[in-house]
Amino acid sequence: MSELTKFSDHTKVAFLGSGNMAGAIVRGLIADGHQKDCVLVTDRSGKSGPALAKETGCTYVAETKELIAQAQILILACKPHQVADLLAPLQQEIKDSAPLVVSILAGTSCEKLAKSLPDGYSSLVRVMPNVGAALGQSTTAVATQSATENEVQAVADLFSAVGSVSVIDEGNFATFTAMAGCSPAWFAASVEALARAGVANGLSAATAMKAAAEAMRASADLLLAEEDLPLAGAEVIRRVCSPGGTTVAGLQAAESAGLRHVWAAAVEAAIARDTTLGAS
Ligand SMILES: NC(=O)C1=CN([C@@H]2O[C@H](COP(=O)(O)OP(=O)(O)OC[C@H]3O[C@@H](n4cnc5c(N)ncnc54)[C@H](OP(=O)(O)O)[C@@H]3O)[C@@H](O)[C@H]2O)C=CC1
Ligand SMILES: O=C(O)[C@@H]1CCC=N1
Repeated sequence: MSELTKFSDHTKVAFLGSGNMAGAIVRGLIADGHQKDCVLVTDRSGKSGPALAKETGCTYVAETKELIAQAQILILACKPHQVADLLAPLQQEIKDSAPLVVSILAGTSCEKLAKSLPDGYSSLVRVMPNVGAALGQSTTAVATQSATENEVQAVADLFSAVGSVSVIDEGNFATFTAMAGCSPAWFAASVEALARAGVANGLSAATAMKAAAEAMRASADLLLAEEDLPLAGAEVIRRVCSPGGTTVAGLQAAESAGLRHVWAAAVEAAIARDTTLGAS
């Protein structure tokens, strides 16, 4: 078991990986006031880690074994297919340092991750954050099979520094991944498509993108301001759709063109891919 009982802005958080998602969490943590010298990163190429350290003031540690020796929380932030090879030569260091291990890997269950850790290693928590972490706006899910309540609380506190946190059943991770981990890219694609339609109808590309992205942000804020969240969508739609007006005409056209089907298909494909990643 790790010796960490409480998360603070002095907790040594070490990232195995300095890519897109590690970078987003590092930026968010440091913006939230985490001590820069307590945020450690490593990489494979010797490029992304130093670049992240230069940008944020976190510490780059070239030697993975040295990184683990310093870690109180060790965040696995490589690609799912890389983790077994990455951890295989590090078993003794993990036993000696006994960090609280946190995985952000898609599709990779606690049961599977445990096979890449020393026998009986229980301090393991699985999370699914999103790139909003860079702005303190991640929506993060947390699950464990073996960690203590204090360990789960420490991980929840860490990710609360970069957004909101829900503790969920691990069985729901694939669906949560689609909803919050993948969806920033899907929303970006949707805004891009909306803006392109604006350009097709005469707006400049910059005006169209600004209008579409700002409208998306306002819509999200309005949805989240509703007390009854399950009915929030219907309420915002009601307020915008003037009877016989332009919005309802557009909405009906979008629904006839498969709006609901598009989102259902995206979620189902992401869940199917999550299952494949977990099996490989
Ligand atoms: N991108 C996202 O929005 C989200 C991603 N995730 C999960 O986060 C994880 C990382 O994704 P993402 O950040 O996009 O991927 P990236 O490819 O951007 O980052 C992967 C990082 O792992 C590093 N790495 C790979 N092998 C090693 C090694 N042997 N030793 C040290 N570092 C290594 C890479 O180093 P180098 O830079 O040198 O190549 C790179 O920095 C994935 O498992 C993904 O499922 C979860 C939620 C959202
Ligand atoms: O695309 C992926 O697999 C990762 C997980 C969620 C977002 N990016």
